[in-house]
Amino acid sequence: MSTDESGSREPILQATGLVKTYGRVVGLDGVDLDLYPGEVLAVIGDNGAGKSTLIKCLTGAEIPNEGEIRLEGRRVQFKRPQDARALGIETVYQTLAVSPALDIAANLFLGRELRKPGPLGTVLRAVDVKRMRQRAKEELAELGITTLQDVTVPVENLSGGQRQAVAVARAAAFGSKVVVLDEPTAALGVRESRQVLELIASLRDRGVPVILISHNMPQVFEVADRIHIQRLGKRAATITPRSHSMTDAVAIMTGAARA
Ligand SMILES: Nc1ncnc2c1ncn2[C@@H]1O[C@H](COP(=O)(O)OP(=O)(O)OP(=O)(O)O)[C@@H](O)[C@H]1O
Repeated sequence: MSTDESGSREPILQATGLVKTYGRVVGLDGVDLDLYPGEVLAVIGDNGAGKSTLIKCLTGAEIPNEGEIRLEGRRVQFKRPQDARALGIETVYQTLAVSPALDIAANLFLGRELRKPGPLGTVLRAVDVKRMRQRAKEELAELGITTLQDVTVPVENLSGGQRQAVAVARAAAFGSKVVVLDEPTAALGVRESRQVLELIASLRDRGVPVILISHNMPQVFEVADRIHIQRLGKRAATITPRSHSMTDAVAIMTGAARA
């Protein structure tokens, strides 16, 4: 892999020798991955190369049979997605996890609602809608998201791109350390895809490292700082849009060339 781009910095997230098998099928065959602070790392590869399995292992949705994962240098072992989320690894899956009937603010706080201070000893406290809306506005401004002005709008009234922005904002807000995006533009049109790409760049500029799984080569080459190429359950290479062309990337993906 190219270490020149990242200098001597430590990876924020590092996987070494991950193996994941499903019965006799080998999903991951000893894969390594490094994500450095402040970068967009794209993960590309042919169908069945192990992209989803790799992401699932990094985000607690699958448990690898072998290998180790380090977050900020410390070894972590995720048994479920909540474990990864608790440590600041947030994932936006292809199937959008937004609640259409709820407004933008409620979606941003889904599962971590702010509550009003109740009387002493009270367990069930009312959701603090006002404070959540205020915080939601602040978080969106912090993330540079200008397309979601009114946080009281139900998500079902938004365009596909805006919905994706809500899902990405939810993952990126509240101090998350790593954001993982699985094909975030797959269901979007050209203009909406552009908004999401700008949002990814804006996350990076605000210091949130992003792992982007995508089949869309032009988008990958536009937004990624480095590109992890997955092939047959392993990392075939890590390249950059400056060091390699899209044709080179496809050749490495298919095994026609080496990095
Ligand atoms: N739950 C599962 N049960 C059995 N085999 C699986 C399972 N999940 C993945 N695999 C196998 O593991 C390998 C890697 O699959 P994976 O979905 O990670 O690839 P991918 O690169 O994400 O592919 P795609 O681009 O098609 O989504 C494939 O051979 C796949 O059939």
